[in-house]
Amino acid sequence: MIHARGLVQVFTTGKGKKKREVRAVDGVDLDVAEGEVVGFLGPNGAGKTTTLRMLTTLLRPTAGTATVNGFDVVADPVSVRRSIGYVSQAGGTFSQAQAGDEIVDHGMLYGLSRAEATRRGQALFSELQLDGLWERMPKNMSGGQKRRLDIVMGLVHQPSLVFLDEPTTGLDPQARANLWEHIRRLRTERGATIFLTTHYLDEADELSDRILIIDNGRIVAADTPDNLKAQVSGDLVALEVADAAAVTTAAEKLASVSGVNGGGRIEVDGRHVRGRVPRAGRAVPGLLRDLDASGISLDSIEVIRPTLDDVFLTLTGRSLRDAETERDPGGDPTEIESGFAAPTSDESSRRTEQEVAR
Ligand SMILES: Nc1ncnc2c1ncn2[C@@H]1O[C@H](COP(=O)(O)OP(=O)(O)OP(=O)(O)O)[C@@H](O)[C@H]1O
Repeated sequence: MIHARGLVQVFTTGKGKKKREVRAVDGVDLDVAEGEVVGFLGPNGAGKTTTLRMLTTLLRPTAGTATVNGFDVVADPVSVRRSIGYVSQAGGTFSQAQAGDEIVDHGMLYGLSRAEATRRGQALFSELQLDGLWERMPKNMSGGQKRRLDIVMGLVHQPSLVFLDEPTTGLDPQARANLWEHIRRLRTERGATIFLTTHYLDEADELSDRILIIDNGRIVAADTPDNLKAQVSGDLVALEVADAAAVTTAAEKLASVSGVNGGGRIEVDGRHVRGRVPRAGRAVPGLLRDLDASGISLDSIEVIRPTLDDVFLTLTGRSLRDAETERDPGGDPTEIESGFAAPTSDESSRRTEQEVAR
């Protein structure tokens, strides 16, 4: 479905002496198989959107190659665009028409009959809880409603491959849960392939069969959420020791089960003792017996499974949340784009898409 090798995107920012290059994407290889839901995860500015824009042909790669649905993104961008659905991060700019008419027009541009476009559009309105808004002008919708309208637009022509750029940003928890459900059904009921970017760890974890983690323009990990989490050295065991005098002994006992991978690194803070244990389910019963035999009582014990943030931390030495603030987007960016489709706004992306479809 998607195959990319050595994708690079270099932007220049600033002018004159302040001119500098940003390697937004720095040699990305990726493969997405038919029917997979792949989550593309990374901090702000990591290169997610830029990669997506190259794969959806809105940005010509500075170097590297990619095929999407078997079509080359540089040699055959028209076929790529006709074969995919794309919901951009910023969302679309709509005309003065009613929302339903926009959707029907969009479906017809992709070859649906008016009746079919209307039927599919109305079904999506209902699934994404836009009931009653078919005749409303998009400019009179709330931010969350507009976001969901963008998603209807990206899905109405039932593409077998859908690119979603941060689809749930700006949605309330209920709308987010509905969209997750919808994405799951796209895969299970229609066999659609979904490539979605997100910086929500729970979203990537919940939805994805496989996760690609990008940092500073490079893929630093690609695996199932479970395999990624298994790379983190163990579950976190947090003890609250009843008697402060027993903390040192409790820390030694936890260190003894934390194994080589855990490195025996135990943190002590007051009566709290924390350390990683390769398999808490196996280690904790023995640890509890040992503590009990030594007369050490606990006020509480907690076992915390690794999260994708721990994975990111293990791979890069930084927390995903800390990394969010690190990359300076740079002022007044100038795109270097050669040749084709160089939209600067999502209005022009949509226009380009529609022009192509015509
Ligand atoms: N048109 C542009 N001109 C110059 N620099 C750009 C341009 N677009 C993106 N960049 C820079 O490229 C890097 C990657 O940006 P990109 O938007 O791909 O990141 P992202 O992972 O999608 O981030 P976010 O989660 O914030 O959307 C950033 O440093 C960004 O400032």
